[in-house]
Amino acid sequence: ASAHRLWPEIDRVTMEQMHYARMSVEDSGGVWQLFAEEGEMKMYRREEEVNGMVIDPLRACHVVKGVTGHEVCEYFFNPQYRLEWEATVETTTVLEKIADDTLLFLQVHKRIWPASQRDAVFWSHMRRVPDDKDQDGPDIWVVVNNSVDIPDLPANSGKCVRLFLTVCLMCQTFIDPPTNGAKVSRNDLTCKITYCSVVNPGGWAPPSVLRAVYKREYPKFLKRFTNYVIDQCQDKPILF
Ligand SMILES: CCCc1ccc(-c2ccc(S(=O)(=O)CCO)cc2)cc1[C@H]1C[C@H]1c1ccccn1
Repeated sequence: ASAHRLWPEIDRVTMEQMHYARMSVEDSGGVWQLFAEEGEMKMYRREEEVNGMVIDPLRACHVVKGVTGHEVCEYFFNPQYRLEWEATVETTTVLEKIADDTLLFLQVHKRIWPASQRDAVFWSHMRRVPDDKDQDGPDIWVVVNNSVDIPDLPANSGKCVRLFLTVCLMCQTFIDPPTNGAKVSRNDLTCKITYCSVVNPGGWAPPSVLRAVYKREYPKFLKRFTNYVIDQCQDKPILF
């Protein structure tokens, strides 16, 4: 993979996004506006527009019992599960396998009225990162999705408006070992998830419309995804 033309960008953006996700976990104060809260899931956004287009950075923090960060990232990254948890995706295609842990996707989203239909072309990279702050602490798993321009698939050439996204799913696993020396079971696992996204919708849409779509869709999306992972993992051996 390291020989691939995109590798320098993939490596740089992945590390940048990981630090951004970790930093945003710490700055609980500041400019983030809590816009959705359901149980352990808290969703924040910053209202930002570029040329009148909404590109509100989003950050979600969630705590999920019974799964590891490796499992959460695997179900998020692996295309074979995508359509089972992504309710707003019409088709997802792997355009290129850059490496075992790095794929290039074309994704067509369902039209969300009244916005026009969108598609996205992005690389997706999954990586285990040792927690440099706490050597013997739990590992961190990340998946980063980042849009790329590819000449073969020019933006806005077909029916869809091309959206541009940078997404980071960062997971930290905490294991509470049973005191009686029994082996670790799923209820000893806690996974702390930080999901960050910045999406440029590509074509103009009324800010109020986009913000309403995000407000409705993002909480649904993260809840549906995490419930799917819990459901898929519960009777399977733990993937640490
Ligand atoms: C007008 C365009 C709005 C819009 C922008 C962005 C996205 C979107 C794309 C990718 C990812 S992901 O995390 O990389 C998972 C891989 O699929 C999440 C969100 C979806 C919509 C549309 C479909 C709506 C939506 C918004 C938020 C969450 C889920 N779906």
